[in-house]
Amino acid sequence: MTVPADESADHSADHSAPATADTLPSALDAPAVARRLDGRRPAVFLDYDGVLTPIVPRPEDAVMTDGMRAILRSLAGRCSVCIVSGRDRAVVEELSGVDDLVIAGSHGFDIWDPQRGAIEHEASRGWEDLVAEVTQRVQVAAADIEGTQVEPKHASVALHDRHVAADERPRVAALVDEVLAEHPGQLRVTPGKFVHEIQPKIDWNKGKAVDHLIGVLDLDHPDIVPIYLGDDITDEDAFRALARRETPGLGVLVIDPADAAGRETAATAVLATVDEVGRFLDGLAR
Ligand SMILES: O=P(O)(O)OC[C@H]1O[C@H](O[C@H]2O[C@H](CO)[C@@H](O)[C@H](O)[C@H]2O)[C@H](O)[C@@H](O)[C@@H]1O
Repeated sequence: MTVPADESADHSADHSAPATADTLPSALDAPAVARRLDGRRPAVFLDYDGVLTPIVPRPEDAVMTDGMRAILRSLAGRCSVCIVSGRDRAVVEELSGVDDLVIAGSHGFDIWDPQRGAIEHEASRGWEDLVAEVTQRVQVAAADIEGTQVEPKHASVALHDRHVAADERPRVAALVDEVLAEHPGQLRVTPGKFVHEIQPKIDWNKGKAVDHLIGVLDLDHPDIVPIYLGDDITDEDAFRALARRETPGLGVLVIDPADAAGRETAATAVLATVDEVGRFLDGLAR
């Protein structure tokens, strides 16, 4: 979709000021999106869980629908489309059934372009032994806490506690604290939805990955607007990265309206559901 320029666009707004999600327009509101696109082409960056698929009880069941896949294919025929996920890249490929898009997996640590191959960056390596050691440690210790699920990943280990009894969850948090204390200054925990993501403490995140991709994929042009859709706290790095750009991009937070009032975000618009994501992307593809 190339949206015509809107004369009334307010380009002077401070896009870095935190807002709560309930104050933001829906990205399905054409004038709001038109103002941001201002006649330029989009380049679309998409989180996976909670955006391309609904959040489901078990990570392995988050399979993308044929309908969403068709929308992505059609959108990719019109503009650049990249998936930026906390998941491992290979898992995103498997669950989405998509292997011809750029995917930044493992929170942007592991980036692959089907055309160019691996896209290297400043945090591409150096943490492998640490992640392997911590993964093993977490796997052994979590076996004692009923309901935990350990997801080993390329550059992190995810410790899920969605199915742990509420009164046992403090044990999971204590285990994470212990593991961090065993590696002073080397690890950090990234919060998620019923998951503790233990990662190397390296200054790299989805926002840095998106900025890097904009450079490598030659998308840093005045006639291209980067758009990022995400639902989680880790996606805020990407929203901030887009808001900081000389010509700010469009950050779209996918959030249940019931949770929107309490959620500060650097996004500039919202969508309520994965179905709305499909409608928004379908609109961009036309
Ligand atoms: O960056 P994302 O693509 O959004 O990935 C974030 C995490 O998503 C997955 O966990 C979450 O989704 C699961 C499936 O809906 C859900 O069962 C789980 O409770 C959520 O935390 C994934 O398993 C993680 O590795 C990703 O980091």
